[in-house]
Order: sequence, then structure tokens, then C-alpha cells
Amino acid sequence: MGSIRFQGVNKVFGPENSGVKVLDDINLDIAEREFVAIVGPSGCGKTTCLRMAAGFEAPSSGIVSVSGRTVTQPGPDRAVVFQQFALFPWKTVRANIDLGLRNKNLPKDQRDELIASALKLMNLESHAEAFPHQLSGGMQQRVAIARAYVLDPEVLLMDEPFGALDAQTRVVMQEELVRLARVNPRTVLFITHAVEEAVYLADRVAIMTRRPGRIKEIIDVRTIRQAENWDSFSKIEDVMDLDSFVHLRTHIWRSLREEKGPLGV
Ligand SMILES: Nc1ncnc2c1ncn2[C@@H]1O[C@H](COP(=O)(O)OP(=O)(O)OP(=O)(O)O)[C@@H](O)[C@H]1O
Repeated sequence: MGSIRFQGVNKVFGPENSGVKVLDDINLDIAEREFVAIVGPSGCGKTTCLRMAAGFEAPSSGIVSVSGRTVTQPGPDRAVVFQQFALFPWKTVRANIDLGLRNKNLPKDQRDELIASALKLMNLESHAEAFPHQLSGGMQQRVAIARAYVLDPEVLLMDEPFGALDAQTRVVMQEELVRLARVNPRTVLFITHAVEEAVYLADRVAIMTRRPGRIKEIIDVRTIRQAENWDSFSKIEDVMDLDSFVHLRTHIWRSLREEKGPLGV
């Protein structure tokens, strides 16, 4: 199982001396099976952090490592779920989930078994032969999550995975992800704009400053979740009503508000 580590990571886009500094000395350790959400103002470099962990982007200086190995390129130990579901429209749900498994060169009967359990995990069994355009946004994102889970990656990198969904579907998916995290805990780096989502889902929430992004504060949600027994509530609105939840959410909101630019964005 995986851990993710950012050590003294800086990122400049463009020429070293005249480029745009996007990230400034990012240090963050995500432990095995820990769920960490990053929140921060638009453009502060959240996605860039995730892309570096995925191996799509290299740090200008510093090290990003997964399970102790320095990330230099994408690899099967990491699965990425994007806001846009990135499914192949001409392939069925089953074939979309099968794609990564084919790259692993697994025999067909073993792939079929894994696909069946991923379909079950995400309640997609009755849609296995459907094409993406026949599914709602929420269902398409379930397929993208199933495709990530079926690969059994060491870490899951999720970039605003529910950002394109309507509010109600988003809540269903958040509850679903919490269920998954309980039955099948993974190491997750999760990027979001939504403070409530971060507090509801994450063990810890890292708050970034505006660009050049630094980690300003890390909030330990897990201790409070456990102390206040949030997991005894199955509905997100019941958790969101709790004083302990409201307190954390407000704290993060205030911290983010301090980072707004002169135009309030
Ligand atoms: N490949 C690139 N080349 C040049 N600049 C880039 C590149 N990728 C990102 N940037 C810039 O880096 C900054 C940080 O981008 P990034 O997408 O990481 O921010 P973010 O915090 O995820 O933003 P948002 O919340 O709006 O999605 C932005 O100003 C963006 O324009």
C-alpha cells in the first residue's frame, strides 16, 4: 500500500528566472490508507500538486515520492480520477473498466472476475453493457472510480472528481466514497474547491495559500470524526449539522477567505 510525500517541492512554469512560480516549498506526508484533501484558492497550484504525484509534471525542485519511490513518470501504482470522467465513448462500461487491466496483461477470466467485483462495488452491475452517453454524469463518474479501483493502485489521485456533478448527485457520490473508504481504505490525495466535501471525506485537510501556493495549515479531521462518531450517521446532512462539523468548516472557510485576492477571487 502507498504513501505520498512532497518534500520541499517548488514549481515554476516557464523560464526559471522569468516564469510563474506556482508552488513554494510544499511539504506534505500522506500516510498509507490516509485520505488527504487539498483546498485552496483558484490557481494556487492544487492540480499541479496532483499532477506531480501522478507523474504528469515534474517539480522544478524538491521531491515527490510514492511509497518511497521518487515519481518520474506515470505508473500503475497510481490511479487518477479527473473531473471530466475521461471515459472512452465508443466502449461499454465493462470495456472501459477493462482497459487498465488489459495493460496489466492479466488473463481474461481473472479480468472478468475483477471487473465483476468493481461493478458490484460501484453498483453498476445492470449497466455493464451500456455506453457512457447512455449514463448520467454520476453514473459515468462511478465508472471512472470503478476503473481506478479495479487496478488496485497503491494510491488514488482525485482531482475535483465530483466538480461536474449536480448538487444532489454530488452528495450521493460523497456518501458512496465514504462507504468505499470504510470498506476498502486507500491512500487518497483529493483536490476540491468544496470545503464541506473536504471535511466530510478527508482524514486531514491541507489548506493552501494563494499563488505561489504554500501549505498554510493542516487540519486533523479524523480525530474529531472519531471522537464525535460521525461514522454513526449514514447521511451527509446529519454529519453537516453537527457542531463539530460546522466548527471545522467555518475554520477552513475563514482561513481560505484570508487568501482571497484584492478582487475577492
Ligand atoms: N502547463 C502549464 N503551463 C503554464 N502554466 C500553468 C500550467 N499548468 C498550470 N499553470 C498555471 O499554474 C497555476 C496553478 O494551476 P493549477 O491548475 O495547479 O491551480 P489550481 O489550484 O488547481 O486551480 P483551480 O482551483 O482553479 O483548478 C495557474 O496559474 C495555471 O495557469
